[in-house]
Amino acid sequence: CGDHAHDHSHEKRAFPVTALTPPTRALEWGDLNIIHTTDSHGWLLGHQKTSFPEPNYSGDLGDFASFVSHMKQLALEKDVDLLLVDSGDLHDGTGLSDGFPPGGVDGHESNKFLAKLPYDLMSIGNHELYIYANTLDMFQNFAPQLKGRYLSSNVNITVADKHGKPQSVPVGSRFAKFKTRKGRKVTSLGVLFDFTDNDKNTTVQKVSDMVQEKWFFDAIQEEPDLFLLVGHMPVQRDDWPLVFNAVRKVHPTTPILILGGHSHIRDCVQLDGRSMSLESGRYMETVGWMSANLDKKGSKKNITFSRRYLDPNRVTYEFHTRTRNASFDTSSGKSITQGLLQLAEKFDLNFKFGTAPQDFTIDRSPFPSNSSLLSLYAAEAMPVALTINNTRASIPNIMITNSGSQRFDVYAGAFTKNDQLTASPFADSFLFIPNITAGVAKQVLPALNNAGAENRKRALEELLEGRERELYKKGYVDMIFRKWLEEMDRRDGLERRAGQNLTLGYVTKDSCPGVGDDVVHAPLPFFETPDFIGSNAPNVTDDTPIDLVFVDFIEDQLLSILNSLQTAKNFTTTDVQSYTPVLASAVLGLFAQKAWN
Ligand SMILES: O=c1ccn([C@@H]2O[C@H](COP(=O)(O)O)[C@@H](O)[C@H]2O)c(=O)[nH]1
Repeated sequence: CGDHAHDHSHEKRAFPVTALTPPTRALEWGDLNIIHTTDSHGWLLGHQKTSFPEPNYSGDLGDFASFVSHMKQLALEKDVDLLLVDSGDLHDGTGLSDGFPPGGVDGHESNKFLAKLPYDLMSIGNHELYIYANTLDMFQNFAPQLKGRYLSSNVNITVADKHGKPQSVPVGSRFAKFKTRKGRKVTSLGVLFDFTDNDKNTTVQKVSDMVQEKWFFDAIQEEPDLFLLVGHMPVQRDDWPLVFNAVRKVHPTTPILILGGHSHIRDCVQLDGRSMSLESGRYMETVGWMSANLDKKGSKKNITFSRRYLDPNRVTYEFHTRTRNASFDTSSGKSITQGLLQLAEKFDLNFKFGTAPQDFTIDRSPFPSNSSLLSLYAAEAMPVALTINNTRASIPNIMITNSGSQRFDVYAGAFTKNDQLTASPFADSFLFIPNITAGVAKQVLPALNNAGAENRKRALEELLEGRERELYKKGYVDMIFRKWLEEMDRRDGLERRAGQNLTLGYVTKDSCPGVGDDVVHAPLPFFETPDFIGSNAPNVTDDTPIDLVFVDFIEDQLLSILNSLQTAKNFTTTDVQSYTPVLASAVLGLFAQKAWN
């Protein structure tokens, strides 16, 4: 690496001293440019572990703010437009969003830092809707700070009106119309995919119904210079074409720029020659770049677009802003980093539960295996953590959860409150049904997985079919992310890892012309994992009554599988009881305290 790559330590916080590969190509600027984030899930202090690929993503939100500010200055010098856009899912993912003390609200504190950035548009994600209190916080406290630019075209919240009567209103704005610094007229929407697992008193309208609404029709009538469609919806194999076609019907040639999210991948597609759709990964592991050279109104020629997936770290940021370590930080950037570090301290995120003896990974280890986080969680951590101070501890059991409940790898070394919440952010409860005979209970996990596997075989082209379609609507996109990782490994993972002296990272092949990744990497090894994981079955006879324990997130599926496996009783939610007050997000910490000290 060049000199630049080594010049990235900063006194603001312990920073990985690993040498990072710098980009080699300048960004292609157009007359309209966009910096895009999505699915940040609370990763505002960046990725702090030293094993690759983590250092690629070590820039924190303060660094990002400095980057944006320098890029705005470059845009002024070039006399072009630069917009900052986010596609949602600000909650659930790290201690900064989820490590709040009792009585707090998820994301309330961390979102204050996002609001300090000059976002031109943000749209709502499904993780803003699992818990009503979070949606209410977005409605009351976050959206107003965006001054009409927090978009929720098809998402409402029910709140009391001034007479105390319930009324359903958009969480943010249905659409936004504004002019850029260069005077370009923009019409924007903020669309959420057809999500169905939202909490009571929040509403998600189907995209197909939204495009029939009068407000939608009215909003798109006037021709702007461009449509900027933001939304928490993957850019391929979802409903963007419904929105795109509805706009195209009225405006056959107006540029349409789409910024999507949700499936956590880097992706790009062009629905026609005057449009580009970009999706920019997850967890602040990617900052997306899109540029367009917009021509005259009425032109039918293809527009020249570019797109790039940046690794968010100071080496990348300094390369593209032509700054050095000494000139990079802005005062606002530094104060954002300081504020986040103070929040981490306030939430006690460095509290150490124990020392992880090795790395435990989700997709990089075979399942089951000693280095699989899924094996660790299901076979070791749940049985320990869920039976602490539990009167049912002596009754044999099988414990089941969804593998998607584990969201991030655990690395060797100190295992802190923040590590616990990054690995397992969901505050889901554990339920149980007593007196299920062991012979039946043992069949539940394989049956759940077979159902998943059968559908997986039908492949992604048929993703929106049948049972998989139902799961997708509840927010399950793990299979798309895993398929993406699998493909990059299968393509040339072995060769790239063996030969070319490349650091590990994402290797993207999308449907847009040219190379998208800003830095060339070797992909991570990938192993298949099941959709559902469970503890080892107890060593009892098949007629022994045992406790069937499961996480509440999978209750519907578990009940329907259980009812398909036996005919003695039709189990419903009334047969289900609370197993323990221990939440899914606390399991690894409790286990670490016992096993890793
Ligand atoms: O309570 C919950 C909520 C979600 N999950 C998992 O999250 C994904 C959906 O999250 P995206 O970030 O939108 O992909 C879903 O597939 C579940 O795996 C959960 O386990 N518990």
